[in-house]
Amino acid sequence: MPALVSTDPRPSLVPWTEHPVTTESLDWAPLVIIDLAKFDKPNGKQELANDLKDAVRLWGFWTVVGTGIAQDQLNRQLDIGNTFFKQPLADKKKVSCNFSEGNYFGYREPLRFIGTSNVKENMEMLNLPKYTPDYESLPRHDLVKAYESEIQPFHRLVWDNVIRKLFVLFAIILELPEDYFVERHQYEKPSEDHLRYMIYHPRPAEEDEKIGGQWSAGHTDFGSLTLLFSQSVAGLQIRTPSNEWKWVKHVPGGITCNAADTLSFLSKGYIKSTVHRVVRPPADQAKLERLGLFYFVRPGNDVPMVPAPSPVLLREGYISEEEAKLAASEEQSPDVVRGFEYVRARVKNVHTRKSTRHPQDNRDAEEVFRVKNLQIQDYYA
Ligand SMILES: O=C(O)CCC(=O)C(=O)O
Ligand SMILES: [Fe+2]
Repeated sequence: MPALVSTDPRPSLVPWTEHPVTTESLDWAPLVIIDLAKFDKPNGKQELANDLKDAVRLWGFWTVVGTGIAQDQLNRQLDIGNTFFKQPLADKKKVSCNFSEGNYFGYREPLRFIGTSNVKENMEMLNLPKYTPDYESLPRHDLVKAYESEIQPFHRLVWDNVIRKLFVLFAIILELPEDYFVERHQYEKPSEDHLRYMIYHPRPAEEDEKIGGQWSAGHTDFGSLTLLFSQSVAGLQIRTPSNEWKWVKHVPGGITCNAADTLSFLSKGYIKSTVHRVVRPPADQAKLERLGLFYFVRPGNDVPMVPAPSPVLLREGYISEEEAKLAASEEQSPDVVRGFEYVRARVKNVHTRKSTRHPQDNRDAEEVFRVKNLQIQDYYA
């Protein structure tokens, strides 16, 4: 007789159902599509590097397809994320981000108000560190432990199938040894990398009006690279090279990728850390929950934030011969800023603010964030 009751001892998952795409024609960003299925074909890497070159230098955003990550695997991750957020707050808070240390691992509760308004943040997230011996002793939620046999291989698969390949392409673009960036972002070595489940809860229109429809203020990401598994609810916008906001379009099965601050440091700004934000979705999607799955790639904890000795950077004037020599000597210096120091300082700076920025609050538009010699424009206005 077939069993009527599931014998799976794990808590059952609340399935996530993908919403239909918007029927509105929005001003979409023309993002290049990189088909990673070509990567291992003869001359494939070179062709892809060529296709990616302008995207990394000018746009900082692109989409990858052909990742070899099956839709079923992705759906399971979305189901796990959906189930996690539906748990009681007390359970979610059992492992929380410790922002006083710039530690982003764990659950982040939406607590802050937008500017001086009475409107609160509308997103929650859960960040899971890598499954390597360095993070074995960190606390994890019961649900995450229960589904570890699926989360762990997925975490690693994203790195192997997508991240490693993108780092090879960046090295080819910059005429560096192919493993230059891979070495600085290895899965096995300690870093602040995390897989993220994130959900935005829709706001009533009158609340959104008070805060200019902003769901996440304009910002650059803190690490090296961000992967966003493409989702059907529009909301993400990027600032184009001509400083216009354009929407990111859903590419089923694709991953929207963007370069972030530390990769920009390692390339002296050649690879662009692009400003982006999240806004209230178009009318036909504005009442939907928006669940996202991400992988945030951070530099290795010990990786010095110095420009790569790239012939392209020298030729195109991003670095001088002297700077290249200085960078080589700084690599070993105890004073040089390394991956962990930068990322922790940035997380702490952003997430210990009492409120998030209001879009009309231009007060701090020119503010910069600094760690020793490194600085980036803080675009939270
Ligand atoms: O939700 C999104 O589409 C983007 C979120 C984002 O930019 C971030 O979490 O850094
Ligand atoms: Fe972001």
